[in-house]
Amino acid sequence: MRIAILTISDRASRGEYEDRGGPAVEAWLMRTVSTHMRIDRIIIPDGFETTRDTLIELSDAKAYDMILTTGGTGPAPRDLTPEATQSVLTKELPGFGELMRKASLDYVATAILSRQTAGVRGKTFILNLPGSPASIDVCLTAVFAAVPYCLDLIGAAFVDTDPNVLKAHRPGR
Ligand SMILES: Nc1ncnc2c1ncn2[C@@H]1O[C@H](COP(=O)(O)OP(=O)(O)OP(=O)(O)O)[C@@H](O)[C@H]1O
Ligand SMILES: Nc1nc2c(c(=O)[nH]1)N[C@H]1C(S)=C(S)[C@@H](COP(=O)(O)O)O[C@H]1N2
Repeated sequence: MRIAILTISDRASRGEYEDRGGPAVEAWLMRTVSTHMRIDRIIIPDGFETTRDTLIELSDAKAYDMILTTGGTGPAPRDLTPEATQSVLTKELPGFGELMRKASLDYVATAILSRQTAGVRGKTFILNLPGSPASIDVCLTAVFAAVPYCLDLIGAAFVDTDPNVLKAHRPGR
């Protein structure tokens, strides 16, 4: 199971602040996923073309099973992660964004400002998370039970979770 964590942030990429989103995603996965993972973390600035080209390279050339992005999902002019993600998806899975926003609304009214989405490009599953490091646990915990079965369906690597932390749902099992 190869996972790319892609931080999309002008300021983190310039070193104006230390990236806390990428490490938060990695820590969540380490706590939750019970099967072997190889995780790589990458930081890029905001921007449609950079994000699109990076997502295509990570999916097609590098064949990651899953890409988790953080940042660039809001309404500011440079927030273009959802557009770039949609432009590379072969299938969008809008339920992921809907459920992450719903779960986040229990914590912050501004959750509706995130346009985060998810979907599939070939055998790669791509999921957007907001930039706020505090959003990572909330969003991943809300949707991750459906991710292992989604990876089964698209022919990506097998992944399972520690049921004491979060039980993956595979229909019929
Ligand atoms: N990768 C990150 N690491 C640490 N803090 C972050 C990160 N991304 C966002 N934040 C925090 O969340 C706040 C809101 O994020 P904002 O929407 O302004 O950032 P962004 O558009 O994702 O990233 P940037 O503005 O750096 O391009 C930021 O002010 C910052 O405190
Ligand atoms: N769970 C959760 N979701 C959240 C937030 C948060 O703090 N927690 N921040 C919101 C805010 S303030 C914004 S602007 C949007 C988009 O953030 P991004 O542009 O950094 O991706 O995510 C929203 N979703």
